[in-house]
Amino acid sequence: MPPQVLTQDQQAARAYTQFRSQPDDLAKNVYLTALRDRNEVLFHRLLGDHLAEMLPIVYTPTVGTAIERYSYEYRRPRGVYLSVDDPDAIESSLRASGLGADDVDLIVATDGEAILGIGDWGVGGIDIAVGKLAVYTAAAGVDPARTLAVMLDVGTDRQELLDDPLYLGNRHPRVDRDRYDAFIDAYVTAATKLFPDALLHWEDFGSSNARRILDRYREKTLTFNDDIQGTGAVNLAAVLSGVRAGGAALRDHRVVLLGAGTAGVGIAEQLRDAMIAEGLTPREAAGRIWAVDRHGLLTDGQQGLRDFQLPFARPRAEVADWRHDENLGGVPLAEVVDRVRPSVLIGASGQGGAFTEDIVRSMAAHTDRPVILPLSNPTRLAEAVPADLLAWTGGRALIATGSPFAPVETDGVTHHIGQANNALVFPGLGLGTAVARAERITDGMLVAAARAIADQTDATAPGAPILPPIDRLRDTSVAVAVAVARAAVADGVAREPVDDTIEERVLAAMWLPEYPPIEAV
Ligand SMILES: NC(=O)c1ccc[n+]([C@@H]2O[C@H](COP(=O)([O-])OP(=O)(O)OC[C@H]3O[C@@H](n4cnc5c(N)ncnc54)[C@H](O)[C@@H]3O)[C@@H](O)[C@H]2O)c1
Ligand SMILES: O=C(O)C[C@H](O)C(=O)O
Ligand SMILES: [Mg+2]
Repeated sequence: MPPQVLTQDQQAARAYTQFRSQPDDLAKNVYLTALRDRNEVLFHRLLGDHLAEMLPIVYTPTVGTAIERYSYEYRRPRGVYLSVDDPDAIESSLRASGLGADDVDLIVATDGEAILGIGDWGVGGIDIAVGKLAVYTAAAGVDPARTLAVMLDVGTDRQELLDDPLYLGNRHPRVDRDRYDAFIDAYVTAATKLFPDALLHWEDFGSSNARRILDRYREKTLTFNDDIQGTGAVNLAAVLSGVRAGGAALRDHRVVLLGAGTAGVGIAEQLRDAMIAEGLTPREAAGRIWAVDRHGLLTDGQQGLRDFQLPFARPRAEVADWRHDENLGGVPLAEVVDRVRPSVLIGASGQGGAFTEDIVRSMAAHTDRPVILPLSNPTRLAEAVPADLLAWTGGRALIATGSPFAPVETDGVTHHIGQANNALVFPGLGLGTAVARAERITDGMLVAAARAIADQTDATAPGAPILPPIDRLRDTSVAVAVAVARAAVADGVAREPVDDTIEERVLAAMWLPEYPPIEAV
């Protein structure tokens, strides 16, 4: 070893310079990954100090590129790789982490089928689990030593990966449903047996699997689907904050949603439930939401509707004289917007540019402060970019996006763009759940998270974002954790009492990136 010992401050300054000297975002991601492998404390110190700059590197959008390049940029594994071809090894692989029953608070698992909006990337999907864990720690101080990333490798349907000699995952197509379900069940059984207090977080599963898994386990285990529930909650927060700035109650809004998949229907459900809480009947509340998918507006009797979409299918009679597009097989988004005159427009379709100028201008002609949320990730898949939305609406749009966007200047006002990313939800949700030792994640906990986030902003000032900024992510996560812990008690799922000291307890539970004292022996 060289003789000088530097302080953590000095090490962080050096690492930051090295980070800045990397030629592009992927190289920065590779640099930070290597730093994390070498010195996890320093990695988190750096990430915490430069959150707004580095989150887009370790997380969305660059994590998408890292996943696509996984088998090329691979240096060493991180996480636990479970194979559908070797289910007997599930338990021993989880045990190989060296962690005992009381040592794990959180496991983030993916099967890599629906990564962000970029689809099936097989084993490379592990990087989204690893990225989410970085956010849990950076945002909410979840102790990284008490977490696991898990890759559930069930094969891939991406031929390019199957043909690639460097591909590191199972080299066969995704397995059929029976084998898949048995494998998932074996994972849940082993994980809950070995780590009974861990929250099982599911990330980026294909839409039908995401739903089935959540429905199967949510009443039995401590479990959470980020794309359905986390996304639903952050969008509820964005809509609550946006409609508050616009002045009308949520129940009086009309919502059009493009992309009725995992995220889209998760959002629709939470908006519907929030409208019910404001006094609408379930039917009235669902009646305020128009969901458009790849074959146009969801309508009764449409071919190929998926179970979870059914509650949002519109009556056929309503659209009898609306323009149908034969090629599409239904009523297109533009027609829906013209007819419905929505005040809220949400995109979770993975279709970059789908909110065209005509569509946005049509919406903006009928509403004072249109709330527009192009949520799709990564950046190139956003349904519209903030600069265009502000130009097309004369600066009136209240916007939040899934990927980060720089502020936009229009007519002398600087518009800060909130990031409607579930990163505002899951870290605080995980922390609050651990502090309250909640046995389940309830709908009440998700609504509490959404309200806590909405309360962190005041979007009435010109140019103010409708969601709290990323550089305040830690404060936001504390507020979410406190609200979630209280809701866990209210819903009867907390095993720890929660009283006035809850905020102190949440703060005290947060891990900090400090070197432990080392004594010579
Ligand atoms: N901001 C966030 O926090 C957040 C969270 C989750 C997902 N997302 C993003 O949302 C997008 C969708 O993710 P998902 O997990 O719901 O995927 P998904 O595959 O479950 O859903 C996408 C849906 O869009 C539909 N679709 C495809 N082409 C379409 C078209 N041309 N017009 C209308 N609908 C179309 C599909 O049929 C599907 O139902 C992704 O880009 C993802 O990154 C963002
Ligand atoms: O990962 C993200 O950035 C958000 C979300 O979970 C997604 O799948 O896009
Ligand atoms: Mg996701």
